[in-house]
Amino acid sequence: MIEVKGLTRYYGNLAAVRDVEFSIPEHVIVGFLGLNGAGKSTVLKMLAGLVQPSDGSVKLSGENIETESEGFRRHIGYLPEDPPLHKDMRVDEFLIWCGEMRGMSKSDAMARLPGVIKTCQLEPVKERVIQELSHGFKKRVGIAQAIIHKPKLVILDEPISGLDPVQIVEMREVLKSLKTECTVLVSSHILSEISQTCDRILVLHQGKIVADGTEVELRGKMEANTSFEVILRATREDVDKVLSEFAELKVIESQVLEDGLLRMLLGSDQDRREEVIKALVTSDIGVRMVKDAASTELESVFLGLTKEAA
Ligand SMILES: Nc1ncnc2c1ncn2[C@@H]1O[C@H](COP(=O)(O)OP(=O)(O)OP(=O)(O)O)[C@@H](O)[C@H]1O
Repeated sequence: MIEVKGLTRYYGNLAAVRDVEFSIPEHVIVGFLGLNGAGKSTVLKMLAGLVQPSDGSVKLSGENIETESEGFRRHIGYLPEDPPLHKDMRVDEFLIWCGEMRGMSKSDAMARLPGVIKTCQLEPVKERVIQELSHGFKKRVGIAQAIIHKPKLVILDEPISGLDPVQIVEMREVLKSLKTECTVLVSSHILSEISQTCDRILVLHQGKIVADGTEVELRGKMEANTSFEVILRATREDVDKVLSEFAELKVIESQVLEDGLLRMLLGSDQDRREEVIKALVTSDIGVRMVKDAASTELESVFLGLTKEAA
């Protein structure tokens, strides 16, 4: 449905997005995950036709974004991080106006409105002036303006940011219901915000895709690497001497704790945990704790994936 190849964007000398490739079929909701500055907004703006790629192509149902720019945009709905709302308009008036701006007749936009109000759970505020609404409702009006013209692809940049826990639950329901009518791409820098909503997650780090899969597959990728955390009574230098015997072992994280102990997150393609611990103990290094990284939180999985790729 959407096919992205070799997508690259430079800002001066900075490669904000490098050689990004993915494709998404119809009626799937995909999460676009990355730390601040990873390049998410830049990719989303290129998909929305608002930023010109330095290289690469984007095709929607086989049509190229560059050659079919006008037609292409009619098939895209876009919510930027700050929703573009006319705050002095009523919700219903604003949405009909947005429909007309994207080429719908007023009567078509009016006919479409009740469905959009229902999908975005805006019934209680549909006749209210936008500036009087809570942050959560404003975000939902932002989604409603992105779908009023029945786009094939909806791109939502950080729709969950700044919402309170109740609004997050309501927003997840809104996002899930969107995929019945279109394909959805939603960005976030917090994995747990989108992991429950998305069918698939693309992890972006320093402008490149470093992982692509379901939440279970992303966890599996980490577990296959048998990452484990150790707390040691030793200096980093002493530990490095021991670890030099294990060429494939990567130090994912290393930190000296307040009490002088050394905490390390180690990863390897093969399971060498027992041999590593034995070698540490034999070298008189005190091993205070060994913990399987598989038991760590999902956020650590994400951090591990991005650190490994760094
Ligand atoms: N218009 C611009 N001019 C110059 N550099 C830019 C511009 N827009 C983005 N960048 C840089 O490109 C990189 C990627 O930015 P981008 O906004 O795409 O990341 P992001 O993942 O969306 O981050 P955030 O979640 O903080 O918005 C950053 O280093 C940013 O400073």
